[in-house]
Amino acid sequence: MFADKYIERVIRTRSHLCVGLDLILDRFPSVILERAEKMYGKTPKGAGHAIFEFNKLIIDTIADKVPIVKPQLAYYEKYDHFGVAAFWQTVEYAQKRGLLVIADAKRGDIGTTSQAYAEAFYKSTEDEWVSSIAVDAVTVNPYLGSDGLEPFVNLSIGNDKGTIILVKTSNPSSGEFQDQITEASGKSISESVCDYINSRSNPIGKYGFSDVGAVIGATYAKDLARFREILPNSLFLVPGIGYQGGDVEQLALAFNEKGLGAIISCTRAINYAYQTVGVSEEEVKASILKAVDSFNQSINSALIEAGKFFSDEVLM
Ligand SMILES: O=c1ccn([C@@H]2O[C@H](COP(=O)(O)O)[C@@H](O)[C@H]2O)c(=O)[nH]1
Repeated sequence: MFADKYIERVIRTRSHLCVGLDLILDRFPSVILERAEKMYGKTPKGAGHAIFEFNKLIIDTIADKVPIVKPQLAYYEKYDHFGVAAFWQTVEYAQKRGLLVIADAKRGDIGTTSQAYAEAFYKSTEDEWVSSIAVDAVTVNPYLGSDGLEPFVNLSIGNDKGTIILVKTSNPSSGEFQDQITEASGKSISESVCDYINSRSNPIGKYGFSDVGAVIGATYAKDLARFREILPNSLFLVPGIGYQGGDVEQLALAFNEKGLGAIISCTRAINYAYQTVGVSEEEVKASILKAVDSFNQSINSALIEAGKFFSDEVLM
């Protein structure tokens, strides 16, 4: 199961941190950009090359320090097929280095199209024309309802894949729709999505989590606690620390009593933890490593403070 594989890597690395891979070329180390420009000019092909080079540098730096990475598709799709190729090269490279990969794609459509999306990411398909490179989990938008979600959930369950559904996102206006209470159910839209997640949270793995997870933003600390109660068997993907200002000290609320169950995502504060111009690749690596060590330490301290740091008993 995806959930078990994730927790096993958490136990091995002593880390709950997910490093996002959002590629903003303007903020790349100049040394990487200059090399790509020399080879291909300022073209989408050059961008694709620079993206994969930078991702390799990040992945090599953090591979033993965190369980999982999360490339966000938009930053790759921006550079045509060169960017998409860089995305899949990154997936393969990260997995070779022992990391799990979440595609932050926020997909979701009518059933037939969702089926194609799910096959594109999980590759669990009869179609002989597709490659075998697959991600470990995908983020999915529930706005179209259960027939848009089912293809993902059906293909993930039993295939070691995770489907991570948007419940309460980290952005400032997330409440405009997600917090609306509907008269028919007396529940918020987010809570209705939770009902769906609970209805599909089977089987449950050896650490108590299913392969259907939820996105809950770190910027809404009270909601972390509330949704942890509503969704006891779901892994939470928790974005919003770092640049979005989510409070690291409150993160323990996203975990269960054993100190497990949350994938704490941080992107720009790690990807761009250095001066862009005039630094060597070694200096870039050192800054990224320092940021990762610091986030790992503060997340673990928050868990220890809350009496939730997992003990080796969870291995049994
Ligand atoms: O609720 C959500 C869902 C997804 N995201 C994505 O996570 C990263 C956040 O980047 P930071 O630099 O750590 O702020 C980005 O890819 C978002 O698209 C989110 O922020 N909130």
